[in-house]
Order: sequence, then C-alpha cells, then structure tokens
Amino acid sequence: MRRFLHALRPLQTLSHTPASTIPTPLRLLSSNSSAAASSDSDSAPAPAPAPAPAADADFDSAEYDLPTPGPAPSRKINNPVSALRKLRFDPSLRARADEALFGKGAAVVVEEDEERSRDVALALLDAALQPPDEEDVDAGEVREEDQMSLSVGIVGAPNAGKSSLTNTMVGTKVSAVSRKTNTTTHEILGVLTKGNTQICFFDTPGLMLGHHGFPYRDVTVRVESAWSSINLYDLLIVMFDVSRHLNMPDSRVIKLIKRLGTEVNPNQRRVLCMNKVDLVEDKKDLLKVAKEFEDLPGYERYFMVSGLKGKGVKDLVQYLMDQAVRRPWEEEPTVMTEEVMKTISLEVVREKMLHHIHQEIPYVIEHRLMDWKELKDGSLRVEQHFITPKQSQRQILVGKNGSKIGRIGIEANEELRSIFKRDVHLILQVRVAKKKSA
Ligand SMILES: Nc1nc2c(ncn2[C@@H]2O[C@H](COP(=O)(O)OP(=O)(O)OP(=O)(O)O)[C@@H](O)[C@H]2O)c(=O)[nH]1
Repeated sequence: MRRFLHALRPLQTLSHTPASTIPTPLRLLSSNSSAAASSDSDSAPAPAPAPAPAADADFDSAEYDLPTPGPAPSRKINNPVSALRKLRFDPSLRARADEALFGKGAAVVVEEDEERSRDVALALLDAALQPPDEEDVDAGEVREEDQMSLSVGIVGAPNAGKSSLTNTMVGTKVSAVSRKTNTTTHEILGVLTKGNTQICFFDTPGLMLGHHGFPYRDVTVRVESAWSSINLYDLLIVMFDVSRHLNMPDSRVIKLIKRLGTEVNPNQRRVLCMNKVDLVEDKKDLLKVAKEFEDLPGYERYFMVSGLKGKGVKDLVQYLMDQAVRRPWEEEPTVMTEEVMKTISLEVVREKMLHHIHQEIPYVIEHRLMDWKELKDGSLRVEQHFITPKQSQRQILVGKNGSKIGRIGIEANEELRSIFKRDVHLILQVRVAKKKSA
C-alpha cells in the first residue's frame, strides 16, 4: 500500500524546478517536465512600483492599469463540484476585461468546456486555494511517534458516489492528483491529514458480486485480488445509492451489502453508508432502508450522507478520525507547492484561450511556461509562450492589434492575481514554431 501512496510524491516542491509545458490536453504535475523556467528569488530585481513591459511580448500585463488585488477572498470550499463550477468561469472578470480593452458594452461569449483534464487541474487549483484548516499543521510539527493513521477502503457499485464522497471528506486535497495513481486493483482516492491524524481512502473497483451472491469468478485475478485485499484496510465503508435502491434496487448491491455485513470482522471495522440522501424526498423512506439492513452485525455504524452536498459528512469524518490508530503517516500532507502554482498558471491561461479561440487552433498550439520568478516584493513574474505551427494561426491568436491575446491575457492576469492573492506580471508571447530541418 505504501507503494501506491508514494506515487503521489510529485507534489513535493522541487528545489530546481524545470518549466512546465502543456501540450493539449493538459498534462498534470510532473517532476520531469522539460524546458527551463526558473524560480529564482535571489536574482529577482528589487521591488519596483511597476514592472517594465517585456520587449517582444504580445501581451504584457504591465501595460494595463489593473486594480490591486483585494484582501484574500475567503475560499473555504468543501464541495469540490460546486468549487469547480465557481472556478470554471467568472463572468465578472470577463466583463471587466472587455471593458478595459474595448470599452463598455463589449459582447461576451461563454463556452462551457467539460474536459476532464481541466476538471482535474481545477480541482488541483481548488486544493491549492483552500486555506489550511485551523487544525492543519505542518508535517514537521507532528512527530512520527505521535502520528495517527487510518486506511479506509470504499466499496460500492459504480456511480454509488465514492469519489464525490471522498472529495468532500478530503476537500479535494490530493484526490485529483491521485487519480493518476492507478494500481492493479485499488486506487487511492484521497488523503486527509488533520491535526495528528491521516486518513487514506482507497477505491476498490471490481468488488462486486454476481447475481448469485458470489464474486465474479470469470473475469480475472483482478476481482479475486480485490476481494482478498479488502481485509488490509483498517476500516471499510460499504456505500450505496439509497435513492436508486428505493427506485430500482440492484440485487447485486443488496448481496454485497449483506455479504460484507453478515459477520463481525475482528480485524476490521465496517460501516454502511447510504449515499445521495438529498435525492430522497420522503425522509421516511430512508428509515425504511435503514431497517432493511439493521440486522447486519458486521456494520458497526450506519451513516446517511450526501457526498455531493456534504450532508452528514462531518459526522462520518469525525467517526473516522476517532478510529485512527497510532501508526506513522504514509504520506506527506499536501502543500501548495510552486509546481501546483505553475500548473494553475498554465491552466488559467489555457482556459481563457479556449474561451476566446473557437477553432481547432487551441489543439495544435503548444503552450509553455517559460519563466517563473517570485520577486522580492512578493509579486510573481510569469512568462508563457504559445507556439503555433503556422503564421496564420499566430495571427488568429494574437488578433487584430493584439486584441485577442490582450483579452486572454488581461482576464487570465486578473484571475491569477485573485487566486495567488498577489500581483502577477503576466507576459504572453505567440511564436511560430521553427521548421525542423530535414
Ligand atoms: N444528488 C447526488 N448525486 C451524487 C451524490 N454523490 C455522487 N453523486 C453523483 O453520482 C455520480 C457518480 O458519482 P461518483 O462520485 O463519480 O461515483 P463513483 O462511485 O466514484 O463512481 P465510479 O468511479 O464509477 O465507481 C456523479 O454524477 C455524482 O455527481 C450525492 O450525494 N447526491
């Protein structure tokens, strides 16, 4: 299990941080990116009232008079889905950018882009934005002998809401990143570190029973090993979609619940979690379902939650925290790293580009972070390049008199300033790729 957790390490800050490059679709955090952006606060110039515009930039935020970022907005977000929606597009930024560039009344066109890769990046962004909980502490502050841990397997049919519940519990921390960490049988869903306690959540795909109430034998070792390894967890959450159960019960889900709840397992606590309670109008129905499973001795507790809306989740988390055992943590708590910020800066600019360039062009453009400097006055200098295969594509992206790239830049700049809560000197350049010599 330790092996899976270590796959999350790329989130650590790198002392020498290479530039990130985003070919489309978005590439997530990686410690082996190419090119050469640097983080070099020592070589940064002394604080200057206004940064000098870059000579050959197509967009330079220094040329625009933008308001100073206000106080850090409170962004305590527990529901990642609504957080993502909020972050996807803020029309006020667009309106302000339009006004700055084209005067009042400029038209606004909004396009929803549902790419999963962006969701992941936005979830990362959300994770990065979350202020630390009061109970959060630096990893260094909790001595190994004081660390408490709990590994939790989540069992449920596809769509039961395992990821949503984990996201809500974890507050998106790590969960988005961990999606990359596919293991043969179990996938880490998220890590919650609070105070001296760390809880790791694992998905257990393939853990379903056939109609006869036995594990599928045919498919594979994968299913078998999923079954044999569930006992490794300290605690098992068996979850199901209670709304679906009321409307269209699935016999396999019922068998799964019963099988896992038939006997008390001396080495593992198990809880039954009725999810999506928000979809059940008549709450008496919930009690009916609870009654249906009340005689199962294997479940120590029953929880009624809405993973998506956060209902009942606090109680569940508290219960889990209380079950933790004295054992060193498997994983460093996630911290906002420079790598995360770089990814965010690329994603925000890319998002703005996708909103403004409605042709296939975004998909042939290479997008690179060329320079990243934290200046002594606390502001950031961020230089990104778009590299287009053809001159005509460059022209479209730059727009008439720089209007397109200006719009992209000004909106992105404003959003980055509000995300990073500091001044950002954003420089964008659009270049045509050099032809490779044969
Ligand atoms: N209304 C409502 N919808 C939910 C809730 N939890 C999850 N959903 C929705 O149910 C769908 C499945 O949720 P996921 O969290 O992806 O479910 P999962 O169990 O991880 O699914 P798999 O990855 O297929 O195993 C998504 O559309 C969620 O938005 C809930 O509490 N209430």
